[in-house]
Amino acid sequence: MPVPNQAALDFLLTRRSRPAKTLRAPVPDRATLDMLLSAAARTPDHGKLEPWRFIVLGKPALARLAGMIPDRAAALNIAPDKLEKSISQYRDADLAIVVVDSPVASEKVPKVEQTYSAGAVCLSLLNATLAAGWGGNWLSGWASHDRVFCEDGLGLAPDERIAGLIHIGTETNAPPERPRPDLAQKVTWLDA
Ligand SMILES: Cc1cc2nc3c(=O)[nH]c(=O)nc-3n(C[C@H](O)[C@H](O)[C@H](O)COP(=O)(O)O)c2cc1C
Repeated sequence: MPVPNQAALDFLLTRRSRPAKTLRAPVPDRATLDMLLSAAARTPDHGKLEPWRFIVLGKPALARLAGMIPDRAAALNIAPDKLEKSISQYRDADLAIVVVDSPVASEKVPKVEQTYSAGAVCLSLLNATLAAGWGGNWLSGWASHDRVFCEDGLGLAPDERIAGLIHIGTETNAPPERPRPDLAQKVTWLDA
């Protein structure tokens, strides 16, 4: 019989993100971040292409990015009621890690599989963050899909995309449980 890792299972069965707007300083130190990033990089990746990379955003970088948002919102006709929320995602954050979907030329591994791997990295980083006792939240937002924001603000190459921003900090209050999927609606058991 297999020997369960009960602590790991308990974590996976109860894990819950902490909304970014409820996260505060202090944030993990560099050694802790190295550990969280090591856990995130230990992610399935067809062909060992490593088709992703990280950009760690500290407070000054977050402030600079927040400063780009009003002009980009005007250029993209973003509704005014969405503006403050998108600015505060950066302005009020103390730490966020960008997981970049960074495709590698391959005859064997389709780009979509590389993107799945980048998504898996996002969840691994989030889970490592939560398992280490920090609050974490996987966010996107319209700016994360804006090429100007990505390339001028973050230095992404034209073929790179943001898979996710993982906001990390100290949680101030645990959110209520979120309704979880009804497995009866999600699982097909094929016996033949
Ligand atoms: C790719 C991706 C982007 C997301 N972007 C946002 C976002 O911009 N704003 C938001 O409120 N939630 C966003 N979410 C949802 C939250 O990260 C998360 O799924 C939700 O808070 C529940 O998380 P939990 O299952 O860890 O508790 C996003 C999720 C994914 C997978």
